[in-house]
Amino acid sequence: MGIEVRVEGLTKSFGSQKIWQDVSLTLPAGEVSVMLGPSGTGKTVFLKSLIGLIRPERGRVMVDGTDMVGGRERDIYRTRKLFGLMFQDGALFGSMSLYDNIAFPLREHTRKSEKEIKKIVMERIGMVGLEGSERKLPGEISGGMRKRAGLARALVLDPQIILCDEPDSGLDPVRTSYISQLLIDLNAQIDATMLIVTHNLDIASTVPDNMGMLYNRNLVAFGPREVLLTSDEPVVAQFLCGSPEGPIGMSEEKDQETLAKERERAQAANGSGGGSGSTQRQRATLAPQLTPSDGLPPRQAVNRHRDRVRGMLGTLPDAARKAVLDADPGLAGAPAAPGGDHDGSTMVLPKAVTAT
Ligand SMILES: Nc1ncnc2c1ncn2[C@@H]1O[C@H](COP(=O)(O)OP(=O)(O)OP(=O)(O)O)[C@@H](O)[C@H]1O
Repeated sequence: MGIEVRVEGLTKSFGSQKIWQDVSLTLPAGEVSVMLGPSGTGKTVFLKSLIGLIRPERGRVMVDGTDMVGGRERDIYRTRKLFGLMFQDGALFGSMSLYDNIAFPLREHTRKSEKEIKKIVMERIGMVGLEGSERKLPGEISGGMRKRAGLARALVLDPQIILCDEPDSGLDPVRTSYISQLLIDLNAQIDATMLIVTHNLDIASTVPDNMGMLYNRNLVAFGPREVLLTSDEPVVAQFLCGSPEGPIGMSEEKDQETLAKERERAQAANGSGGGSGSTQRQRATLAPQLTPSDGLPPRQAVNRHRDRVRGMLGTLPDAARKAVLDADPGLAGAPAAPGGDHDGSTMVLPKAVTAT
């Protein structure tokens, strides 16, 4: 089973630029979580901080007893091997075949024979559906195939935590759906803890057990998917609509005057029978979560997630609780499972953030 990642009070700046502050959340073991957020809000910096590639100035990231921020170098190096990291562009070596790219971590970090390496590499190539392409160079295949090769490489050291940075970037909607299914299938096969950073609303509404959002230097929410997907908090609602109307501006938060004008326009449009941009746009909704492809085992995380959510039902906002119970009426009145309760670290309720 995957390992829990516990983030406590994390703050990161580059010089005078604060990226985010006081971020606390727990990625539950073996569950799939998504981190949303407008461009430039520090999602990639967050991923890199979890694995110790970037050092925040305050806070802790606890993984398997090691603090990836302030721990000893050798402990961080050892713990980093529990992670598989899939970069936005696949980050493949252009002069190496896909096979050699995927074998690279095994040759670097283990003493396995070439025969053992071949077995693992071919297995992972099969998992991501790249059979027959192993001798090709990264420049000879499509962007989607490069992403899948990057994912295969992230998997060869049997990671217990998988971090995916924008697995959909540059992909068409069909390929994005394949990647979504692949991520769920992987979770069913290896039960790893997964965090996916994305802007893609389709992935956000169909893949994760949990969702969070970074905005304006803060974690504005983190919790079971229903919490964000039903939230009326303006920042969350705007992002999930993909609407230009709301607090999120092109490069920064909009000022109060602009927001007031938008509200007036929306009210006028509603009064004349029209709708505001936000209401006209399709919001990412509570679509059913993807299930593993035929022939694969069920996701073990589903029951653990269900137990956790049961333990926190009483603390969920009404709309989220209703959505949970509509999808799983069996949870109503069920006693909290032993160990299924939580100490609050797995949920940050949607909140407004003001400029800091
Ligand atoms: N090594 C670095 N040194 C200085 N600034 C950095 C460094 N890495 C990232 N930044 C800055 O941190 C901010 C957040 O960047 P990051 O790439 O994490 O955003 P993001 O949310 O992943 O954006 P996108 O969705 O567009 O990929 C940006 O302003 C970026 O310029």
